[in-house]
Amino acid sequence: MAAPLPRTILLFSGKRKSGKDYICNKLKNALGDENCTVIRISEPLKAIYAKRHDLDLQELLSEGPYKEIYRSDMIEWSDVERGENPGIFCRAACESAILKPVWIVSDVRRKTDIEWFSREYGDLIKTIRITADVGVREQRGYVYTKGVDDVASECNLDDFDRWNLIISNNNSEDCESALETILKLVQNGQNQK
Ligand SMILES: Nc1ncnc2c1ncn2[C@@H]1O[C@H](COP(=O)(O)OP(=O)(O)OP(=O)(O)O)[C@@H](O)[C@H]1O
Repeated sequence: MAAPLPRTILLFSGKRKSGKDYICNKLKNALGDENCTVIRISEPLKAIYAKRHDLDLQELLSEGPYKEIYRSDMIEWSDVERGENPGIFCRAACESAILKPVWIVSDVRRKTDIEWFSREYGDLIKTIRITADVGVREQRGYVYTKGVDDVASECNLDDFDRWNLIISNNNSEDCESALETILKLVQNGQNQK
């Protein structure tokens, strides 16, 4: 028997420090714990990477400098893994996700990620691109880094043009209106079923 499915799957993408985590956390609070769960594709990716390289997974999952030391190598390694199996990390993330009406996937980075979700879940998925001005991202700690900001994991979705929503997150007013728009999208998605 097929596993039961969520009713809506929101796929979030955005450049570094555009505020993906910030918006996803706000959305989670707005929807309530009982209605949604946040999924990070990077979690199984980091878990497998840490195991293979004998590293501290908790440090790798945190926002500190440890993650930055390994970021570039982890990107290269994950590209090789994806080359062999494009859905490997998406599938692992979904397999360990708790079933709730809404899944919030906070870190979609590649067209192959969207293709995988689309193939598995069809029109349950809604794609959302978060944007913020470079100056604002810099104020939030973004520093252009070769090997991170000029490679596929950061740039592959720059020319994707089938977003359900493109949302600006430069300040708290933007964030408030973004949340309203996303909540409407969720509502509409659920009304259609
Ligand atoms: N609308 C906002 N108002 C105030 N602070 C914000 C807003 N959006 C994001 N921030 C802050 O900016 C910083 C970066 O946000 P966040 O970690 O969500 O970005 P990200 O896109 O997930 O980055 P990365 O890809 O590097 O993980 C955080 O400190 C967050 O609190």
